[in-house]
Amino acid sequence: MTTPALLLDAVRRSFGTRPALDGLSLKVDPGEVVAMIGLNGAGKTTALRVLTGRLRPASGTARVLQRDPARLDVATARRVGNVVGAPLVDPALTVAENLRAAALLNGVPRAQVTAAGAAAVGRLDLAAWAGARARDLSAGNAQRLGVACATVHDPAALVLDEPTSALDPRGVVLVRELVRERARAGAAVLVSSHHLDEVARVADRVAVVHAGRVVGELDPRGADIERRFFAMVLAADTPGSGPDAPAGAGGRAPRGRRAA
Ligand SMILES: Nc1ncnc2c1ncn2[C@@H]1O[C@H](COP(=O)(O)OP(=O)(O)OP(=O)(O)O)[C@@H](O)[C@H]1O
Repeated sequence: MTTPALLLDAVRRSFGTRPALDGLSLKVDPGEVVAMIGLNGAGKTTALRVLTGRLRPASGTARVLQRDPARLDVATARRVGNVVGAPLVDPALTVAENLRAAALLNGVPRAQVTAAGAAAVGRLDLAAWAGARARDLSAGNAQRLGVACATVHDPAALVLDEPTSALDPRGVVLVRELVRERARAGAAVLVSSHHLDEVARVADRVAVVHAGRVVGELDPRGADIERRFFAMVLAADTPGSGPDAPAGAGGRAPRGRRAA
């Protein structure tokens, strides 16, 4: 059995009395792209914050490359990339300088830093902006730079929160190709998105998050993912229905442990 590279198991976390994560369970194997979709406030970003060590769960388990994400050793941290919240970019540095800094911070050998930066610029089509300061970039190019910095070191685990929200159609395609390329190289990728058509193109599995839990999975290859998504959310809100109930609506229950 494959050991998951990214794991959330029965994770609970509240803000005040309001539960944001209510027993959320999810896993991503090496070489796999899993997308999280859900309504506003469903818990996607909170789950990704737990997975990247920004937030401690009240209970349950989070693992990144088999380690506690809140206590990652440097060697493991350098095998992970993420854009969750504000990207790790210095607004006063240029695009090329930011990529160089990200490569060095993430342990890319000095002799390979220039090539890694150039490859990242190429992947995100940022050549025209390589000498521009990050603070002067448009929203879409700033988002491209954030993704470029998070992937310049070819991470084995990649976590992206709505990485295409500000992108033009070309940028969306570039991020999709980057994500698929990372997965082909064996990386585990977890991405949240509101763009259901895009999710259907990029993901191997689609986890539907609702009220702080994964309430089921959708097959990204099936037709009309939007209709199946709403059917699954509605079923989760209907008393007496559980994670298995939406199967007739084109979904399937999540693999592994059932959300509590
Ligand atoms: N720092 C915080 N303080 C208080 N409540 C929070 C905080 N962060 C998140 N929440 C609450 O937790 C719940 C889940 O929020 P979260 O941001 O994870 O949802 P989401 O699925 O990412 O939503 P969206 O699609 O709108 O980005 C919401 O009810 C939100 O208001």
